[in-house]
Amino acid sequence: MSSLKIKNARVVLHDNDLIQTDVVIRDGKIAEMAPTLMVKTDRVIDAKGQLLMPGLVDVHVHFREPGFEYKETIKTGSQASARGGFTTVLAMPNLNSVPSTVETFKQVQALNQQDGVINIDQYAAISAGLTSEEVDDIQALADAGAVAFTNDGKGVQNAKTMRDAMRAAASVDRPLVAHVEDESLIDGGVMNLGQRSAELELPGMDPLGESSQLARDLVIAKATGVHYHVAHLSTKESVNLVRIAKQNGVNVTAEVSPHHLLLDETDIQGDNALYKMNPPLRAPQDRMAVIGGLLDGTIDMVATDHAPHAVEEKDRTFMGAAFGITGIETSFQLIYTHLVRSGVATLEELTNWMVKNPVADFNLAAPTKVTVGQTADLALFDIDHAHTISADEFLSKGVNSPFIGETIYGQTSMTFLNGEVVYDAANDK
Ligand SMILES: NC(=O)N[C@@H](CC(=O)O)C(=O)O
Ligand SMILES: [Zn+2]
Ligand SMILES: [Zn+2]
Repeated sequence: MSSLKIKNARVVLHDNDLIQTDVVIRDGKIAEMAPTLMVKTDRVIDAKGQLLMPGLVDVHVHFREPGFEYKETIKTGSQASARGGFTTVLAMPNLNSVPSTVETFKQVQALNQQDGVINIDQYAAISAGLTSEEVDDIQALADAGAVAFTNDGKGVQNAKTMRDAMRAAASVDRPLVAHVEDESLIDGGVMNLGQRSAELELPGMDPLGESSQLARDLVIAKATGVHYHVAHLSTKESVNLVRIAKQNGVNVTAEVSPHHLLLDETDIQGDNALYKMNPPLRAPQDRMAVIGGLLDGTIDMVATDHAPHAVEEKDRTFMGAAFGITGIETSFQLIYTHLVRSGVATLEELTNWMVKNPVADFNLAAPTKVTVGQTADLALFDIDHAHTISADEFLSKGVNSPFIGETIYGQTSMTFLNGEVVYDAANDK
């Protein structure tokens, strides 16, 4: 295997303290680190003081294959992830076919292996079609390699189904991930129910749809002992519930998306479906609560919920458009710019939210530090230069982002998987 030297990189020591270092990679692992390494390698990259991080980890992406290749493929989704600085992602099962059986699970797993330019771990569904009340063969799916179980895209409407799924997930020691949404409270809503939906005269989704089902799940999670993980948590009440549950010893973790941290319903200027996603952008007090929850550890990680759709599915009014926004190519940059550069949080905290906690909570093999001996899954970020996000720069097929036109810092310049370059901005012009 080849050797590589990354010169003049800066790595996070703690808080926002950085040290400058050279890094030598051999056989896919970090072999040496020191301020100046004179050793000869096959290739030398001058990082010019850019930030070198462990490759980012996202536990919530939609790659759409098999079934919806016109929205995204495993190839384009994983290339987009590499461009975002991600080297490990967990792919959602709202596919066609839904991976609910060992056979359908192994099909998508094989595609991930074959076409992914980064590590892709696959979720299996909780139940057939994401809607059946009958729980899948969780043991067999875990044996086949399912990292965790979820019906993301749909809430589990039936408490018995959730209880049985939690028992089964607990018995195989895998997380049960919940898209919490009580459909009886959604009422055809296309955005958050509140002042803005009234102003825009659009049907609203009651935020109680999220928190009430979450409250149910937390009670069942405690009884079953499962590791219960809340997907895209978005309301103030949900943050309060998770905070209390943690205090009460429930084995719960939670994620929040960049868009729920950085946008709220008042950002929806008009009937523009680039702001349409599920859960919807909530009220300003909800946004403040998820930021507070992330900072105090109630929320464990940032996950994009990268949900690409075709242009014709988003270039519509709220009523007719698909739910979901593309996110994997802007996640680090938005969090870095708005939470770290602005002084709200540190690079160490960002690393916890985007690498360390997802790896620990989902028991993943990915490296969490830039240190000797670790697998060289790495990303190099240009944190000193501003960049304006444009629709034509995405490697994802999904260009449906409300952040287009925003100026951010921290563009990825290179991403490495096992020491091999999987993204290079210099080739991406
Ligand atoms: N978040 C979304 O708005 N959409 C997701 C589904 C989901 O994450 O629930 C999708 O698959 O498009
Ligand atoms: Zn969801
Ligand atoms: Zn999702």
